[in-house]
Amino acid sequence: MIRTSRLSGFYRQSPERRRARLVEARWVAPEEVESLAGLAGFDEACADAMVENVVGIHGLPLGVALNFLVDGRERLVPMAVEEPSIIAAASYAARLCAEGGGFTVEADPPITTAQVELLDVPSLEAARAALHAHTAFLLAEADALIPAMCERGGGTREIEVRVLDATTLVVHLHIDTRDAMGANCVNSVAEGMAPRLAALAGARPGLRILTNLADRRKVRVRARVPASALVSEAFPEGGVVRDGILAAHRFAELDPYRAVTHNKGVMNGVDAVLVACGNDWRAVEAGAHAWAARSGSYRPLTSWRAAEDGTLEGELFMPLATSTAGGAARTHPGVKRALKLARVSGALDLAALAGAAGLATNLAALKALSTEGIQKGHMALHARRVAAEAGARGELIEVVAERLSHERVYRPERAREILDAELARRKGARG
Ligand SMILES: CC(C)(COP(=O)([O-])OP(=O)([O-])OC[C@H]1O[C@@H](n2cnc3c(N)ncnc32)[C@H](O)[C@@H]1OP(=O)([O-])[O-])[C@@H](O)C(=O)NCCC(=O)NCCSC(=O)C[C@@](C)(O)CC(=O)[O-]
Ligand SMILES: NC(=O)C1=CN([C@@H]2O[C@H](COP(=O)(O)OP(=O)(O)OC[C@H]3O[C@@H](n4cnc5c(N)ncnc54)[C@H](O)[C@@H]3O)[C@@H](O)[C@H]2O)C=CC1
Repeated sequence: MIRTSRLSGFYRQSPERRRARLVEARWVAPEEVESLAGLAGFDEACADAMVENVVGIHGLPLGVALNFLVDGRERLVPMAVEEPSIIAAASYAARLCAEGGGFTVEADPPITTAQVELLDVPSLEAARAALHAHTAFLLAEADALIPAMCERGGGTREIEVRVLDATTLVVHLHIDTRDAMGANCVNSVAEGMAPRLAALAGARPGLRILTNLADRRKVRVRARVPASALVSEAFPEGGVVRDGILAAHRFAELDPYRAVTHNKGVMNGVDAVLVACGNDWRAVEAGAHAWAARSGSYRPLTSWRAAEDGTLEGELFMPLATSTAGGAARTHPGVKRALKLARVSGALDLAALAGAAGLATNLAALKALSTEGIQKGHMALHARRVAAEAGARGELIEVVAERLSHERVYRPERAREILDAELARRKGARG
């Protein structure tokens, strides 16, 4: 039986029933279902070993985005995020993309780049020439510092020399770090190689650290949505909806103020996957925004166009340095659980999933913005949080949220009034 991520009515069920559905759909083995709930295995001792000054454990909801077809494979996409409507948006847009064949992904090899700064260089030309003449030797020296990485197929691939000013060079060591993000690994290489590089250049070593502008580690995710899939009752012409999405993309191309928000919509998906999978999302964020600004003005990370047959075509292209080995993947049981749930095979596969999620959340946001506006769908889901904040529990959350959405008022005071009235009504009905 082929596993499907198209689980109809999933979002209307309780978390317990959802877990049972994942077992029925063979995403989760029956014996694993317990560990999916709560903080199984993540105790204070585990937390205390991860970071400093631990005084407790901080939780986030873990959801799964549905309907993802990535390179022909059905996928569940784990997302940990505090903001309502992101997982719904990802699932919705993935459903639209599935109608066009799903997401296709190209990922660069997992190259992480270390920078070694060389200061007070007496002659830039002589230093460059000396470094170039010793390239083979330097590559071997760098590899000697990371034998385990070389054994698993990684290693130093290239050495690049860049001039920063009249007396400053920076040497880039491009290193394949396989399934690791590679920060610690390449930082060790940078520190180990700095004296040798400085000696060759007749310079003084400066900083030795990776760059988070991971432009040798990009993903390109593409998706197609037939215009007919964009039709709804309120918007019966798919071509009009498509053109609205194209106009929204054009706005982001023209205006950095809009491009930043556009990219926030991309990172809604990317970050939620990275957080669920215990990855360094600050590193990816920093790289993504630098990449977005590489032309000199800040631009969108995705692009949308209409194909000749009228199909909407989207593409996300950005650096995405991910990790499934080392870091939290080794220590945090929740991270291991998320990686297993998504059946992630390695770092490039995780980058593919995170990229697909980013393209999906961008599409959902653009579609909502260019049709009914963001508030309808987003605030309807936000209303559930407001209802809970006002004290509603269980099915009362839906009752209060529905009323708030109907009134289009999302204040906790109004939620409290609705809740009190509902409780009084129920008491009256019983008495
Ligand atoms: C929220 C929807 C999806 C509703 O959209 P809808 O058309 O009312 O949804 P629907 O009832 O027709 O359902 C369609 C599918 O959406 C999913 N879905 C639908 N409801 C749920 C739910 N409760 N829980 C989980 N999944 C849900 C689900 O997959 C469902 O398929 P089905 O399972 O029925 O076959 C839509 O309005 C939407 O995508 N809105 C965009 C929301 C969004 O982008 N939120 C992010 C916060 S705003 C922001 O941060 C970014 C922004 C906007 O500023 C970026 C930018 O400016 O570009
Ligand atoms: N500017 C930045 O982004 C910085 C980030 N960091 C942090 O560094 C950490 C990431 O560094 P890493 O070197 O990735 O982590 P790491 O130090 O945990 O190294 C990865 C480990 O995984 C092992 N491994 C097992 N299987 C592997 C496989 N298939 N492929 C690759 N390695 C495998 C390696 O031997 C290595 O011990 C993150 O916690 C990050 O937040 C640290 C300094 C700066």
